Amino acid sequence: MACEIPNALREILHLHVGSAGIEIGNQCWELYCLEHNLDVDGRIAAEQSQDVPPKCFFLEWNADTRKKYRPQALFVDVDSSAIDNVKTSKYRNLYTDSQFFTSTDSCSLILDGIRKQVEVYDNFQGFALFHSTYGTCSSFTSQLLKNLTSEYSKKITITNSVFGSSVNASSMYNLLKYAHVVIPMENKAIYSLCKQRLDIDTPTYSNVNKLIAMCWSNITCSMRFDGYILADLNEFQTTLVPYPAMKMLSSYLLPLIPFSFSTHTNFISPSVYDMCTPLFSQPNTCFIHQFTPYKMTLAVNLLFRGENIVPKEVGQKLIMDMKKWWRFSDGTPTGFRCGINYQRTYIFGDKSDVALTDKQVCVLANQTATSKHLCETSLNQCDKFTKDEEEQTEVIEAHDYLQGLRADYQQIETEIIQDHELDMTTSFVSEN
Ligand SMILES: Nc1nc2c(ncn2[C@@H]2O[C@H](COP(=O)(O)OP(=O)(O)OP(=O)(O)O)[C@@H](O)[C@H]2O)c(=O)[nH]1
Repeated sequence: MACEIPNALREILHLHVGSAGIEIGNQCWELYCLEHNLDVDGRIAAEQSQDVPPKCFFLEWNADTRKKYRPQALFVDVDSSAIDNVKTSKYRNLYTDSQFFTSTDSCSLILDGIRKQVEVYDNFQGFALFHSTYGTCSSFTSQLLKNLTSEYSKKITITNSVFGSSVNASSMYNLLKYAHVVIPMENKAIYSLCKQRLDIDTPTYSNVNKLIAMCWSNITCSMRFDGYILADLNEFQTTLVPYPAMKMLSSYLLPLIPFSFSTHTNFISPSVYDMCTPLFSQPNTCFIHQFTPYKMTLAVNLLFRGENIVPKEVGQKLIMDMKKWWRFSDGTPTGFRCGINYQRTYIFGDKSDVALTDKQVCVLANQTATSKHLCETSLNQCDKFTKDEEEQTEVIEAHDYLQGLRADYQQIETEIIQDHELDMTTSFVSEN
């Protein structure tokens, strides 16, 4: 059933913190502008009627005689280099100066900025926080999350959390404590995906950030355009997070066809089944490292997008084959959902690493193995021997929490393996 709140009224404030959060944010807004037919300065690019005015992520305002749309976003960093990149980018006129903050000394300045944004909203749903789990801004991000939870206790916070070479265990702990839904993006896994699927020998942050933006564009597609599943921020929590502590969602995006395969006259049109096959038969489809062919799962949403998707193609055979590899815990009520959004797909024009296809599938899955892996990565970096007593107490708390969470995931995983009598030594195989 379609969401009852009109698309135009669902406001979500994006907070882009630290270099990773800002650079990824800049890519996301560029893609959103392309998708909503907006020019680099936020004006409607061509005079054509739009089915859905870009209001849910953009704020409408009048400049001269033509309407302009401004991203509902704030950018925060300790230094100005990433912010300067946005301010000198092609899309610099999309924003105003009041959207940028170059100090993280105190949260009060940014909280004031947030209040000013939120007070004009009609149906404010919550926050999308883009950040990294490491770096100078990570303790500021923890503070910010804590403040958002106390001041906006009824609103949802969903995060796009970059896992780079290191993880700060305390910031991971605070992230899991205060955010409602966490979508981790692991740089190492996305590098493999770039190398193995897109023929990029030495991927850079730019390649990674564009892929994350494409994934996020699919995740938010039904919020921005009329869609049937995940059209509302609350739905992420109600359908994908069966237990409040188990809030990490792995993301997948397909098809990933190198840009060099593009045809100049048309888009590539794989069948729905061919597009989805790598999800269950091949590695390097996920934005987090995958270690097992079987995916022990608490909940999955398959988000199909594109103009040429025939519902019956998303049918019995595909679902049956997927369910051989995606195994569910008997105790979770949410399970498996599919939705089609008929909004066309977009790429970053000539600078895209990915060829244009007429359809895409993005998967959000609450999986035990990947969440356990992230707990372990953070636990490995728990340094309990800091001198500062307050810091030490928090690290010990973080350590205990992450250890408990890892054990909970392990227990669910063991139950699924036993209930389904799975042979975990099986390698990836294509099923006919
Ligand atoms: N995907 C991605 N990761 C990034 C990017 N920039 C930095 N990172 C990763 O993010 C982590 C550091 O976080 P940043 O967001 O740079 O942190 P910061 O608070 O701005 O502070 P610095 O420590 O000064 O960089 C490192 O693990 C990097 O690998 C980026 O543009 N894209």
